[in-house]
Amino acid sequence: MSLPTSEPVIGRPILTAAETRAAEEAIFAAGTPVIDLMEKAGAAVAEAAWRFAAMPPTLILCGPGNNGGDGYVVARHLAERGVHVRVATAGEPRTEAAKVMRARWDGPVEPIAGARPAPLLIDGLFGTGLARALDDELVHHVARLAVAAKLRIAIDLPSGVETDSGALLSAVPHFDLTVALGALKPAHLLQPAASRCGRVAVADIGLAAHAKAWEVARPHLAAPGAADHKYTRGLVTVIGGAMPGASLLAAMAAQRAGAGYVVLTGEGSGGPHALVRRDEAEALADTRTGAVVIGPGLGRDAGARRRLRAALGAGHPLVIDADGLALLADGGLSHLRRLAVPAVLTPHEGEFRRLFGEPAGSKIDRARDAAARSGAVVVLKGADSVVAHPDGRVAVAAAAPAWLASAGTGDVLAGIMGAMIARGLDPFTAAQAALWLHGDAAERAGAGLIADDLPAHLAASLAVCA
Ligand SMILES: NC(=O)C1=CN([C@@H]2O[C@H](COP(=O)(O)OP(=O)(O)OC[C@H]3O[C@@H](n4cnc5c(N)ncnc54)[C@H](O)[C@@H]3O)[C@@H](O)[C@H]2O)[C@@H](O)CC1
Ligand SMILES: Nc1ncnc2c1ncn2[C@@H]1O[C@H](COP(=O)(O)OP(=O)(O)O)[C@@H](O)[C@H]1O
Ligand SMILES: [K+]
Repeated sequence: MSLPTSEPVIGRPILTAAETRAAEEAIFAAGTPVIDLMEKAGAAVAEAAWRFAAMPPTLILCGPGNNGGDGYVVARHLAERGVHVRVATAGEPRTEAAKVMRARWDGPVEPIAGARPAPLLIDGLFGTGLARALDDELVHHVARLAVAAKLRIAIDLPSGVETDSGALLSAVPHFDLTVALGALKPAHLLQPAASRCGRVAVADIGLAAHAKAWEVARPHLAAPGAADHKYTRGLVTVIGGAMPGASLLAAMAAQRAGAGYVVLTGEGSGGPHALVRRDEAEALADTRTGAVVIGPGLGRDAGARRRLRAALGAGHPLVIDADGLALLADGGLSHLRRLAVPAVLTPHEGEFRRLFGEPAGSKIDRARDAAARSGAVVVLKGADSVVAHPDGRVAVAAAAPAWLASAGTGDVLAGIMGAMIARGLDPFTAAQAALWLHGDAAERAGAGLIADDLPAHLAASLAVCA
């Protein structure tokens, strides 16, 4: 029993540096010369800059590789449109394509050390080829020119960010716009790099993306129809425990996220009259249950352990959060692998480390590794949230408002996720839909939000998904 749902919405693809290179190589192998692709990239960046800024006098920083090559193309296109453009370099071009583009630029070129700032700064120093931190002197000049500019635009990536991890290899200023070439890269979504990118526009340069990661997109969630009744909309059971407020938050979020019937177990009281209070054993035995949410406010005592065991054995899809994760960390992972029903784990960084240690690699790599090891969908939360499926697929949510860094917002997320599973979405899609709704509700709740505010905003968030 579930709501009719359309196909999952797939967001924009995310390519690593190596995957981007492979996609470019495929274009070259099909007969397109490197300089043609670079012309396309530079033209796309110039167009994006033109639309974004009123095109005041512009300084373009050009590095030694193809990112710098793009910079020379942008310079030529903007100058042709009448913009006052100067180019400042950190070294002569080293790639063949960049040399060609340097030769095609007949405007002024100066060393970055002596360059005067301009109202618009365009960064074409390094992109996906960045191999190490920028030299201190270069960092100093980039910062000096960025501070003095009114607007800052990065070509492909802000120079200094590591493409695949989103780490800052050296200090990176805050940009207003980043024009991603061909596809998003992990650094456009992963922190701290994402916070340096500003708005991110993807320029289509004809790359065929064979992605294994995508951006979380607005889900399609059909509104209930005449044939629906409360159980087709989904029955969610939230298991209560030591801190009834947390499980109540999760339950109210599940209600407001569209579940037709929400059951809350445990000792607490209060909450909407529409919330059904039930004995735990009776609730877990209900075959109409579409999802069980366990962990928010569960506690970690013997009673909590017993409840987790009961939930794991009940045969319903699970969302395991908070204390539920803490209890799983004590040897529970192997049990999880034997489950016949799907499970979603929603750890923040601390809970993740207790469960999975510190796998190597980016946040995407770590979430992917954890999903493969646990056999569960893993939602590694934070200012950037990554959803990983055991089969290797990954989705990354665009930054949500940092006001979400507040107690109880994770409980709300778990409740929304329960509602998405109960309405019939597969857990990987459900987790993405929940992240999107949570972030959107937070946008609507605005500054100073508390977790209790979020459920009320879900109505408006759901309305734009119908
Ligand atoms: N490959 C292609 O055909 C295309 C590439 N494009 C652009 O090319 C970029 C990638 O180009 P590249 O692979 O040439 O790499 P980059 O231009 O990002 O930089 C690589 C160059 O900088 C050097 N380098 C790396 N880190 C450094 C550091 N910290 N300090 C000093 N030097 C450093 C490297 O040795 C190399 O010479 C993309 O981000 C994109 O902007 C676009 O033009 C589209 C076409
Ligand atoms: N700086 C931030 N920016 C955006 N979202 C954040 C930030 N910090 C935390 N969040 C989000 O807020 C929620 C916090 O969940 P969690 O850490 O489990 O808190 P709690 O257990 O108190 O509910 C998660 O969805 C997380 O992704
Ligand atoms: K750049």
